[in-house]
Amino acid sequence: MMNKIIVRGGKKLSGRVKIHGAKNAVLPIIAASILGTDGVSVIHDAPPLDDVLVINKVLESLGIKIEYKHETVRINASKIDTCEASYDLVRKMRASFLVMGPLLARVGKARISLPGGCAIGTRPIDQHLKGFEAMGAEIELGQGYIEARVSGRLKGAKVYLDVASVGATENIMMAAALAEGTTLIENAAKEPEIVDLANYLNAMGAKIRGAGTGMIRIDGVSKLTGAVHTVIPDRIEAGTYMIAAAITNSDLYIEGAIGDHLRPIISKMQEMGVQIEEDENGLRVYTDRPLRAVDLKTLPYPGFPTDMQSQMMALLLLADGTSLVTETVFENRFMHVEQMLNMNAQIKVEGRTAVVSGGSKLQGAKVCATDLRAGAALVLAALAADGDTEITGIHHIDRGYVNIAEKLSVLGADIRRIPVEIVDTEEEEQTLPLFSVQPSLA
Ligand SMILES: CC(=O)N[C@H]1[C@@H](OP(=O)(O)OP(=O)(O)OC[C@H]2O[C@@H](n3ccc(=O)[nH]c3=O)[C@H](O)[C@@H]2O)O[C@H](CO)[C@@H](O)[C@@H]1O
Ligand SMILES: C=C(OP(=O)(O)O)C(=O)O
Repeated sequence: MMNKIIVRGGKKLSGRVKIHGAKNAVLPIIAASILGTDGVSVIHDAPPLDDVLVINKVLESLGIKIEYKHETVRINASKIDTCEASYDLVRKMRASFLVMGPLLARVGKARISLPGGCAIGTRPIDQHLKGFEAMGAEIELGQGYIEARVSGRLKGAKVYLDVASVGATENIMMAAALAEGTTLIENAAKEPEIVDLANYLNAMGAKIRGAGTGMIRIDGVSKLTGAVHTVIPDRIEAGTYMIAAAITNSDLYIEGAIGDHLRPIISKMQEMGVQIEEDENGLRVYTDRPLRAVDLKTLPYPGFPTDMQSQMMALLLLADGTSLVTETVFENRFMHVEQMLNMNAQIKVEGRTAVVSGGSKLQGAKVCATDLRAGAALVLAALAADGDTEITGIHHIDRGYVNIAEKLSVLGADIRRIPVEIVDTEEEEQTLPLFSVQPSLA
Protein backbone atom coordinates (compact mmCIF):
# COMPACT_ATOMS: atom_id res chain seq x y z
CA MET A 1 0.00 0.00 0.00
CA MET A 2 1.25 3.46 -0.92
CA ASN A 3 1.66 5.70 2.07
CA LYS A 4 2.55 9.29 2.71
CA ILE A 5 3.93 11.01 5.75
CA ILE A 6 2.32 14.14 7.10
CA VAL A 7 4.29 16.32 9.50
CA ARG A 8 3.05 19.38 11.33
CA GLY A 9 6.22 21.31 12.14
CA GLY A 10 7.23 23.20 15.24
CA LYS A 11 7.06 20.55 17.96
CA LYS A 12 9.95 20.09 20.39
CA LEU A 13 11.27 16.56 20.82
CA SER A 14 12.55 14.89 23.97
CA GLY A 15 13.59 11.50 25.27
CA ARG A 16 15.65 8.61 23.92
CA VAL A 17 15.69 6.97 20.53
CA LYS A 18 17.25 3.55 19.99
CA ILE A 19 19.30 3.05 16.86
CA HIS A 20 18.75 -0.09 14.78
CA GLY A 21 21.42 -2.27 13.19
CA ALA A 22 23.17 -0.80 10.15
CA LYS A 23 21.51 -1.41 6.78
CA ASN A 24 24.80 -1.02 4.95
CA ALA A 25 26.51 -3.56 7.22
CA VAL A 26 23.79 -6.20 7.34
CA LEU A 27 23.37 -6.39 3.53
CA PRO A 28 26.96 -7.48 2.76
CA ILE A 29 26.98 -9.67 5.88
CA ILE A 30 23.92 -11.59 4.69
CA ALA A 31 25.51 -11.87 1.22
CA ALA A 32 28.74 -13.16 2.81
CA SER A 33 26.78 -15.98 4.44
CA ILE A 34 26.68 -17.63 1.00
CA LEU A 35 30.30 -18.57 1.71
CA GLY A 36 29.47 -20.82 4.68
CA THR A 37 29.34 -24.44 3.57
CA ASP A 38 28.65 -25.91 7.03
CA GLY A 39 26.63 -24.75 9.98
CA VAL A 40 24.10 -21.99 10.37
CA SER A 41 24.87 -18.28 10.46
CA VAL A 42 22.98 -16.26 13.05
CA ILE A 43 22.94 -12.51 12.42
CA HIS A 44 21.56 -10.43 15.28
CA ASP A 45 20.32 -6.82 15.05
CA ALA A 46 19.27 -7.20 11.42
CA PRO A 47 16.94 -4.20 11.07
CA PRO A 48 13.41 -4.85 9.74
CA LEU A 49 13.84 -2.91 6.50
CA ASP A 50 12.68 -3.52 2.96
CA ASP A 51 16.30 -3.87 1.81
CA VAL A 52 16.89 -6.71 4.28
CA LEU A 53 13.81 -8.52 2.94
CA VAL A 54 15.20 -8.11 -0.59
CA ILE A 55 18.66 -9.54 0.18
CA ASN A 56 16.98 -12.43 2.02
CA LYS A 57 14.85 -13.07 -1.09
CA VAL A 58 17.97 -13.04 -3.25
CA LEU A 59 19.56 -15.74 -1.09
CA GLU A 60 16.32 -17.74 -1.03
CA SER A 61 16.17 -17.55 -4.81
CA LEU A 62 19.59 -19.26 -4.85
CA GLY A 63 18.18 -22.14 -2.80
CA ILE A 64 19.58 -20.99 0.56
CA LYS A 65 17.44 -21.46 3.69
CA ILE A 66 16.61 -18.27 5.55
CA GLU A 67 14.59 -17.60 8.66
CA TYR A 68 14.08 -13.97 9.75
CA LYS A 69 12.42 -13.35 13.11
CA HIS A 70 12.81 -10.72 15.86
CA GLU A 71 15.64 -8.93 14.07
CA THR A 72 17.68 -12.13 13.79
CA VAL A 73 18.43 -13.82 10.48
CA ARG A 74 19.34 -17.52 10.46
CA ILE A 75 21.01 -18.68 7.27
CA ASN A 76 21.79 -22.21 6.22
CA ALA A 77 23.84 -22.05 3.02
CA SER A 78 24.94 -25.68 2.97
CA LYS A 79 23.11 -26.17 -0.34
CA ILE A 80 23.01 -23.77 -3.30
CA ASP A 81 20.71 -24.64 -6.23
CA THR A 82 21.46 -21.87 -8.71
CA CYS A 83 23.92 -19.03 -9.09
CA GLU A 84 21.66 -16.55 -10.85
CA ALA A 85 20.17 -13.38 -9.31
CA SER A 86 17.30 -12.08 -11.39
CA TYR A 87 16.53 -8.60 -12.67
CA ASP A 88 13.40 -8.52 -10.50
CA LEU A 89 15.44 -8.66 -7.32
CA VAL A 90 18.51 -6.69 -8.36
CA ARG A 91 16.42 -3.80 -9.70
CA LYS A 92 14.76 -3.46 -6.26
CA MET A 93 18.13 -2.95 -4.63
CA ARG A 94 21.59 -2.38 -6.10
CA ALA A 95 23.26 -4.04 -3.12
CA SER A 96 21.95 -7.39 -4.46
CA PHE A 97 25.07 -7.27 -6.64
CA LEU A 98 27.07 -8.11 -3.50
CA VAL A 99 26.20 -11.78 -3.99
CA MET A 100 28.50 -11.94 -7.01
CA GLY A 101 31.80 -12.23 -5.10
CA PRO A 102 30.58 -14.91 -2.68
CA LEU A 103 28.90 -16.96 -5.44
CA LEU A 104 31.94 -16.84 -7.66
CA ALA A 105 34.17 -17.97 -4.81
CA ARG A 106 31.83 -20.70 -3.59
CA VAL A 107 30.36 -22.08 -6.84
CA GLY A 108 32.83 -20.77 -9.46
CA LYS A 109 30.03 -19.08 -11.37
CA ALA A 110 27.57 -16.23 -10.96
CA ARG A 111 25.02 -14.63 -13.26
CA ILE A 112 23.64 -11.38 -11.90
CA SER A 113 21.42 -8.80 -13.52
CA LEU A 114 23.23 -5.52 -14.20
CA PRO A 115 22.39 -3.21 -11.31
CA GLY A 116 22.31 -0.08 -13.51
CA GLY A 117 22.12 3.47 -12.24
CA CYS A 118 19.72 5.05 -9.80
CA ALA A 119 18.50 8.49 -8.81
CA ILE A 120 21.78 9.54 -7.18
CA GLY A 121 24.16 8.64 -10.01
CA THR A 122 25.24 6.14 -12.65
CA ARG A 123 27.03 3.93 -10.12
CA PRO A 124 29.23 1.71 -12.32
CA ILE A 125 30.59 -1.65 -11.11
CA ASP A 126 33.85 -1.65 -13.06
CA GLN A 127 35.98 -1.84 -9.90
CA HIS A 128 34.16 -4.95 -8.66
CA LEU A 129 34.72 -6.63 -12.04
CA LYS A 130 38.36 -5.54 -12.20
CA GLY A 131 38.93 -7.31 -8.88
CA PHE A 132 37.24 -10.54 -9.99
CA GLU A 133 39.21 -10.53 -13.25
CA ALA A 134 42.48 -10.02 -11.38
CA MET A 135 41.56 -13.15 -9.40
CA GLY A 136 41.17 -15.17 -12.59
CA ALA A 137 37.47 -14.80 -13.37
CA GLU A 138 36.18 -14.39 -16.90
CA ILE A 139 33.46 -11.82 -17.21
CA GLU A 140 30.83 -11.67 -19.92
CA LEU A 141 28.07 -9.15 -20.40
CA GLY A 142 24.90 -9.89 -22.30
CA GLN A 143 21.12 -9.50 -22.20
CA GLY A 144 21.33 -7.23 -19.19
CA TYR A 145 23.26 -9.80 -17.15
CA ILE A 146 26.85 -10.10 -16.00
CA GLU A 147 28.20 -13.59 -15.99
CA ALA A 148 31.41 -14.41 -14.18
CA ARG A 149 33.14 -17.80 -14.21
CA VAL A 150 36.35 -19.30 -12.98
CA SER A 151 37.71 -22.75 -13.60
CA GLY A 152 38.90 -24.13 -10.28
CA ARG A 153 39.38 -21.66 -7.43
CA LEU A 154 39.85 -17.90 -7.64
CA LYS A 155 43.50 -16.92 -7.20
CA GLY A 156 44.65 -14.29 -4.75
CA ALA A 157 45.77 -11.06 -6.45
CA LYS A 158 46.81 -7.50 -5.88
CA VAL A 159 43.92 -5.16 -6.66
CA TYR A 160 44.27 -1.38 -6.66
CA LEU A 161 40.89 0.36 -6.62
CA ASP A 162 40.73 3.53 -8.73
CA VAL A 163 38.04 4.81 -6.35
CA ALA A 164 37.75 3.67 -2.75
CA SER A 165 34.43 1.95 -3.47
CA VAL A 166 32.58 0.45 -0.51
CA GLY A 167 30.78 -2.17 -2.60
CA ALA A 168 33.87 -3.17 -4.61
CA THR A 169 35.95 -3.53 -1.43
CA GLU A 170 33.24 -5.77 0.08
CA ASN A 171 32.67 -7.88 -3.03
CA ILE A 172 36.40 -8.46 -3.57
CA MET A 173 37.02 -9.15 0.13
CA MET A 174 34.27 -11.80 0.14
CA ALA A 175 35.56 -13.43 -3.04
CA ALA A 176 39.15 -13.38 -1.77
CA ALA A 177 38.19 -15.03 1.52
CA LEU A 178 37.81 -18.40 -0.28
CA ALA A 179 40.47 -17.81 -2.96
CA GLU A 180 43.77 -19.65 -3.24
CA GLY A 181 46.57 -17.47 -1.88
CA THR A 182 46.73 -13.88 -0.74
CA THR A 183 44.77 -10.88 -2.00
CA LEU A 184 45.77 -7.30 -1.30
CA ILE A 185 43.15 -4.60 -1.80
CA GLU A 186 44.88 -1.25 -2.18
CA ASN A 187 42.99 2.03 -1.85
CA ALA A 188 40.31 0.01 -0.07
CA ALA A 189 37.27 1.75 1.42
CA LYS A 190 37.61 2.27 5.19
CA GLU A 191 33.97 2.54 6.27
CA PRO A 192 32.94 0.94 9.61
CA GLU A 193 30.65 -1.38 7.61
CA ILE A 194 33.77 -2.86 5.92
CA VAL A 195 35.23 -3.61 9.35
CA ASP A 196 31.96 -5.23 10.46
CA LEU A 197 31.94 -7.43 7.36
CA ALA A 198 35.59 -8.41 7.91
CA ASN A 199 34.84 -9.31 11.55
CA TYR A 200 31.97 -11.51 10.42
CA LEU A 201 34.06 -13.20 7.71
CA ASN A 202 36.84 -13.82 10.24
CA ALA A 203 34.27 -15.38 12.59
CA MET A 204 33.36 -17.67 9.64
CA GLY A 205 37.02 -18.72 9.46
CA ALA A 206 38.46 -16.15 7.04
CA LYS A 207 41.89 -14.56 7.48
CA ILE A 208 41.49 -10.85 6.90
CA ARG A 209 43.69 -8.09 8.28
CA GLY A 210 43.72 -4.35 7.77
CA ALA A 211 39.98 -3.76 7.33
CA GLY A 212 39.35 -0.11 8.18
CA THR A 213 42.65 0.93 6.57
CA GLY A 214 43.42 1.60 2.92
CA MET A 215 45.21 -1.77 2.54
CA ILE A 216 43.35 -4.99 3.28
CA ARG A 217 45.15 -8.34 3.23
CA ILE A 218 43.12 -11.49 2.76
CA ASP A 219 44.81 -14.88 3.07
CA GLY A 220 42.39 -17.21 1.33
CA VAL A 221 41.15 -20.34 3.13
CA SER A 222 39.59 -23.45 1.62
CA LYS A 223 36.43 -23.52 3.70
CA LEU A 224 34.19 -21.16 5.68
CA THR A 225 31.39 -22.04 8.07
CA GLY A 226 28.34 -20.27 9.50
CA ALA A 227 28.99 -17.86 12.38
CA VAL A 228 27.16 -15.80 14.98
CA HIS A 229 27.41 -12.01 14.62
CA THR A 230 25.76 -8.84 15.88
CA VAL A 231 25.52 -6.02 13.34
CA ILE A 232 26.91 -2.57 14.28
CA PRO A 233 24.46 0.28 14.93
CA ASP A 234 23.48 2.36 11.92
CA ARG A 235 25.61 5.52 11.92
CA ILE A 236 23.42 7.15 9.28
CA GLU A 237 20.22 6.49 11.22
CA ALA A 238 21.99 7.87 14.32
CA GLY A 239 23.16 10.95 12.41
CA THR A 240 19.63 11.53 11.13
CA TYR A 241 18.21 11.56 14.69
CA MET A 242 21.07 13.82 15.82
CA ILE A 243 19.89 16.31 13.22
CA ALA A 244 16.27 15.81 14.33
CA ALA A 245 17.36 17.01 17.79
CA ALA A 246 19.23 20.04 16.47
CA ILE A 247 16.67 21.08 13.86
CA THR A 248 13.86 21.15 16.45
CA ASN A 249 16.05 22.88 19.08
CA SER A 250 15.52 19.86 21.32
CA ASP A 251 17.46 17.61 23.66
CA LEU A 252 17.66 13.94 22.61
CA TYR A 253 19.63 10.88 23.66
CA ILE A 254 20.65 8.71 20.72
CA GLU A 255 20.98 5.26 22.23
CA GLY A 256 23.49 2.91 20.69
CA ALA A 257 25.20 5.54 18.54
CA ILE A 258 28.96 4.93 18.37
CA GLY A 259 30.83 8.24 18.56
CA ASP A 260 33.88 6.89 16.74
CA HIS A 261 31.78 6.04 13.67
CA LEU A 262 30.19 9.50 13.73
CA ARG A 263 33.31 11.69 14.06
CA PRO A 264 32.80 13.77 10.88
CA ILE A 265 29.11 14.34 11.69
CA ILE A 266 29.76 15.19 15.34
CA SER A 267 32.50 17.66 14.49
CA LYS A 268 30.49 19.44 11.75
CA MET A 269 27.49 19.75 14.05
CA GLN A 270 29.70 21.06 16.85
CA GLU A 271 31.16 23.62 14.43
CA MET A 272 27.59 24.79 13.89
CA GLY A 273 27.13 25.23 17.63
CA VAL A 274 25.29 22.00 18.43
CA GLN A 275 26.16 20.50 21.83
CA ILE A 276 27.05 16.80 21.82
CA GLU A 277 28.00 14.70 24.83
CA GLU A 278 29.29 11.16 24.35
CA ASP A 279 29.19 8.24 26.73
CA GLU A 280 29.63 4.51 26.30
CA ASN A 281 25.93 3.92 25.48
CA GLY A 282 25.26 6.72 23.04
CA LEU A 283 25.14 10.46 22.50
CA ARG A 284 23.20 13.36 23.96
CA VAL A 285 22.46 16.10 21.42
CA TYR A 286 21.08 19.54 22.28
CA THR A 287 21.41 23.02 20.87
CA ASP A 288 22.32 26.53 21.76
CA ARG A 289 20.81 28.73 19.07
CA PRO A 290 21.81 30.48 16.87
CA LEU A 291 23.34 27.85 14.59
CA ARG A 292 26.40 28.86 12.58
CA ALA A 293 26.75 28.26 8.82
CA VAL A 294 29.54 25.80 7.90
CA ASP A 295 31.00 24.44 4.66
CA LEU A 296 31.23 20.73 4.07
CA LYS A 297 32.41 18.31 1.43
CA THR A 298 31.36 14.66 1.20
CA LEU A 299 34.21 12.18 1.03
CA PRO A 300 34.84 8.48 1.60
CA TYR A 301 35.21 7.55 5.30
CA PRO A 302 36.55 9.06 7.51
CA GLY A 303 35.35 12.10 5.55
CA PHE A 304 31.84 13.46 5.81
CA PRO A 305 29.43 10.73 4.54
CA THR A 306 27.45 11.37 1.38
CA ASP A 307 24.57 9.49 3.06
CA MET A 308 24.26 12.41 5.55
CA GLN A 309 24.64 15.27 3.06
CA SER A 310 20.94 15.95 2.48
CA GLN A 311 20.03 15.73 6.18
CA MET A 312 22.85 18.13 7.06
CA MET A 313 21.64 20.49 4.35
CA ALA A 314 18.23 20.56 6.06
CA LEU A 315 19.95 21.72 9.26
CA LEU A 316 22.05 24.32 7.44
CA LEU A 317 18.79 25.92 6.25
CA LEU A 318 18.32 27.04 9.85
CA ALA A 319 21.84 28.46 10.29
CA ASP A 320 22.82 32.12 10.24
CA GLY A 321 24.70 32.77 7.00
CA THR A 322 25.66 30.93 3.85
CA SER A 323 27.07 27.38 3.74
CA LEU A 324 28.71 25.59 0.82
CA VAL A 325 27.86 21.89 0.52
CA THR A 326 30.02 20.02 -1.99
CA GLU A 327 29.13 16.48 -3.08
CA THR A 328 32.17 14.60 -4.39
CA VAL A 329 31.05 10.96 -4.06
CA PHE A 330 27.98 10.82 -6.33
CA GLU A 331 27.37 13.02 -9.36
CA ASN A 332 23.65 13.60 -8.85
CA ARG A 333 22.85 13.72 -5.18
CA PHE A 334 21.07 17.06 -4.90
CA MET A 335 17.58 15.81 -5.75
CA HIS A 336 16.29 17.03 -2.38
CA VAL A 337 17.16 20.64 -3.27
CA GLU A 338 14.21 21.09 -5.62
CA GLN A 339 11.85 19.71 -2.98
CA MET A 340 13.36 21.93 -0.29
CA LEU A 341 12.84 24.96 -2.55
CA ASN A 342 9.09 24.19 -2.36
CA MET A 343 9.45 24.66 1.39
CA ASN A 344 10.84 28.18 1.03
CA ALA A 345 14.49 27.10 1.31
CA GLN A 346 17.11 29.31 -0.32
CA ILE A 347 19.56 27.04 -2.14
CA LYS A 348 21.42 27.40 -5.43
CA VAL A 349 23.21 24.49 -7.04
CA GLU A 350 26.36 25.32 -8.95
CA GLY A 351 27.87 22.11 -10.33
CA ARG A 352 28.87 19.88 -7.43
CA THR A 353 28.28 22.59 -4.86
CA ALA A 354 25.04 23.77 -3.28
CA VAL A 355 25.06 27.29 -1.89
CA VAL A 356 22.73 27.16 1.10
CA SER A 357 21.49 30.47 2.49
CA GLY A 358 20.21 29.91 5.98
CA GLY A 359 17.68 31.82 7.94
CA SER A 360 14.49 32.03 5.88
CA LYS A 361 11.59 30.37 7.69
CA LEU A 362 10.72 26.97 6.19
CA GLN A 363 7.10 26.51 5.15
CA GLY A 364 5.18 23.22 4.98
CA ALA A 365 4.52 22.00 1.42
CA LYS A 366 3.72 18.94 -0.68
CA VAL A 367 7.04 17.28 -1.47
CA CYS A 368 8.32 13.98 -2.81
CA ALA A 369 11.11 11.73 -1.55
CA THR A 370 13.20 11.00 -4.65
CA ASP A 371 15.60 8.66 -2.86
CA LEU A 372 16.27 7.35 0.61
CA ARG A 373 18.32 10.13 2.20
CA ALA A 374 16.52 12.89 0.27
CA GLY A 375 13.35 11.57 1.91
CA ALA A 376 14.93 11.62 5.37
CA ALA A 377 16.06 15.21 4.82
CA LEU A 378 12.51 16.26 3.90
CA VAL A 379 11.15 14.70 7.09
CA LEU A 380 13.76 16.68 9.06
CA ALA A 381 13.01 19.96 7.26
CA ALA A 382 9.29 19.34 7.86
CA LEU A 383 9.89 19.06 11.63
CA ALA A 384 11.20 22.64 11.58
CA ALA A 385 8.72 24.11 9.08
CA ASP A 386 5.62 26.21 9.70
CA GLY A 387 2.45 24.22 9.00
CA ASP A 388 1.93 20.84 7.36
CA THR A 389 4.29 19.02 5.02
CA GLU A 390 3.09 16.02 3.00
CA ILE A 391 5.83 13.68 1.87
CA THR A 392 5.13 11.10 -0.83
CA GLY A 393 7.53 8.49 -2.24
CA ILE A 394 8.17 7.18 1.26
CA HIS A 395 8.94 3.64 0.07
CA HIS A 396 12.39 5.13 -0.46
CA ILE A 397 12.57 6.07 3.22
CA ASP A 398 11.41 2.58 4.24
CA ARG A 399 14.50 1.14 2.55
CA GLY A 400 16.68 2.58 5.30
CA TYR A 401 14.72 3.73 8.35
CA VAL A 402 12.77 1.44 10.67
CA ASN A 403 9.43 3.07 11.58
CA ILE A 404 10.69 6.63 11.23
CA ALA A 405 7.24 8.16 11.80
CA GLU A 406 6.61 6.08 14.90
CA LYS A 407 10.05 6.75 16.38
CA LEU A 408 9.71 10.53 15.86
CA SER A 409 6.16 10.53 17.17
CA VAL A 410 7.25 8.82 20.39
CA LEU A 411 9.80 11.65 20.80
CA GLY A 412 6.98 14.22 20.51
CA ALA A 413 6.81 15.05 16.79
CA ASP A 414 3.44 15.59 15.14
CA ILE A 415 3.90 13.04 12.37
CA ARG A 416 1.54 10.53 10.79
CA ARG A 417 1.81 7.89 8.13
CA ILE A 418 -1.31 7.60 6.03
CA PRO A 419 -2.30 5.48 3.03
CA VAL A 420 -2.28 7.72 -0.04
CA GLU A 421 -5.66 6.75 -1.49
CA ILE A 422 -7.90 7.68 1.41
CA VAL A 423 -6.17 10.68 2.82
CA ASP A 424 -8.48 13.34 1.48
CA THR A 425 -11.22 13.66 4.10
CA GLU A 426 -10.60 14.56 7.74
CA GLU A 427 -13.14 11.97 8.90
CA GLU A 428 -11.42 9.10 7.13
CA GLU A 429 -8.03 10.16 8.48
CA GLN A 430 -9.24 9.87 12.05
CA THR A 431 -10.31 6.25 11.62
CA LEU A 432 -6.89 5.18 10.33
CA PRO A 433 -4.12 3.79 12.49
CA LEU A 434 -1.29 6.29 12.87
CA PHE A 435 1.31 3.86 11.66
CA SER A 436 1.33 0.94 9.37
CA VAL A 437 3.81 -1.84 9.92
CA GLN A 438 6.82 -1.78 7.64
CA PRO A 439 5.65 -2.92 4.20
CA SER A 440 6.46 -6.51 3.49
CA LEU A 441 7.74 -7.86 0.23
CA ALA A 442 6.46 -11.30 0.94
C1 LIG B 1 24.58 -0.71 0.43
C2 LIG B 1 25.63 0.29 0.71
O1 LIG B 1 26.55 0.05 1.48
N1 LIG B 1 25.52 1.47 0.10
C3 LIG B 1 26.47 2.51 0.37
C4 LIG B 1 27.68 2.28 -0.50
O2 LIG B 1 27.23 2.25 -1.85
P1 LIG B 1 28.21 1.71 -3.00
O3 LIG B 1 29.01 0.58 -2.46
O4 LIG B 1 27.38 1.49 -4.20
O5 LIG B 1 29.10 3.00 -3.21
P2 LIG B 1 30.61 3.05 -3.72
O6 LIG B 1 31.50 3.35 -2.56
O7 LIG B 1 30.88 1.85 -4.52
O8 LIG B 1 30.56 4.32 -4.68
C5 LIG B 1 31.36 5.44 -4.49
C6 LIG B 1 31.70 6.06 -5.83
O9 LIG B 1 32.49 5.15 -6.57
C7 LIG B 1 31.96 4.96 -7.86
N2 LIG B 1 32.24 3.57 -8.29
C8 LIG B 1 31.87 2.54 -7.51
C9 LIG B 1 32.12 1.23 -7.89
C10 LIG B 1 32.75 1.00 -9.11
O10 LIG B 1 32.99 -0.14 -9.52
N3 LIG B 1 33.12 2.07 -9.88
C11 LIG B 1 32.88 3.36 -9.50
O11 LIG B 1 33.21 4.30 -10.22
C12 LIG B 1 30.47 5.23 -7.68
O12 LIG B 1 29.84 5.57 -8.89
C13 LIG B 1 30.48 6.37 -6.69
O13 LIG B 1 30.66 7.59 -7.37
O14 LIG B 1 28.62 3.34 -0.29
C14 LIG B 1 28.14 4.64 -0.67
C15 LIG B 1 29.27 5.61 -0.47
O15 LIG B 1 29.58 5.75 0.86
C16 LIG B 1 26.91 4.96 0.16
O16 LIG B 1 26.36 6.17 -0.31
C17 LIG B 1 25.86 3.87 0.07
O17 LIG B 1 24.84 4.09 1.03
C1 LIG C 1 22.54 5.18 -1.16
C2 LIG C 1 22.20 4.38 -0.17
O1 LIG C 1 21.98 3.05 -0.27
P1 LIG C 1 22.17 2.12 -1.57
O2 LIG C 1 23.63 2.03 -1.85
O3 LIG C 1 21.63 0.80 -1.12
O4 LIG C 1 21.39 2.75 -2.70
C3 LIG C 1 22.06 4.88 1.23
O5 LIG C 1 22.02 4.04 2.16
O6 LIG C 1 21.97 6.11 1.42
